Amino acid sequence: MATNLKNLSDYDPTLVPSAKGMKFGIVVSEWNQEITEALLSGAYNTLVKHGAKEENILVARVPGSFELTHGARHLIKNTDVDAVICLGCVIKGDTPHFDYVCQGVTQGISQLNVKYKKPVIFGVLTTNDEQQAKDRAGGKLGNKGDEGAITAIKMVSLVKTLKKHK
Ligand SMILES: Nc1c(NC[C@H](O)[C@H](O)[C@H](O)CO)[nH]c(=O)[nH]c1=O
Ligand SMILES: CC(=O)[C@@H](O)COP(=O)(O)O
Repeated sequence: MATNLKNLSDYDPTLVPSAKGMKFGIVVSEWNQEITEALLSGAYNTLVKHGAKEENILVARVPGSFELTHGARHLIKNTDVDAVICLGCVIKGDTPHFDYVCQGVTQGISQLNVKYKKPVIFGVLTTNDEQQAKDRAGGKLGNKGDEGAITAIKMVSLVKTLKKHK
């Protein structure tokens, strides 16, 4: 369903497990910083709203969305986080560079989910223009950061549940 038909921040809170005791890494890109900081606020506040302690949320910043994969891998390998949320904003310019950045970060994050046991959440906006990004970073269509946080909580809960069945 297209985002303009479903607000990114709309969800049923009764279906979201408690994030108490969960540890999260958030890696956020500095490109389009006004947008990505809004995504970070959304994700951070949503994690806390659902029970995560602030000391259990580790934030790392990288230059651009293409570097999100590398930052997420370091959080996975070098910390005890249960999941990593990747936040970025790629806005189409005048050249095909947009396509390569989006392809690179998408494939990179997908590979991390295959290679490691910790969920890595794709919270990257890939938009045609700045307004589309603003609409999805706390604007009329909600906040992609909220969506990333809820997704991370649900995935950590799922992984913990499935581990009990080993
Ligand atoms: N144009 C955007 C970029 N470009 C930079 C790349 O992500 C990367 O940092 C560079 O190619 C060096 O490896 N990044 C974004 O996050 N958003 C953009 O709109
Ligand atoms: C996604 C990008 O790298 C893009 O914003 C860069 O702009 P341009 O394609 O005009 O160089």
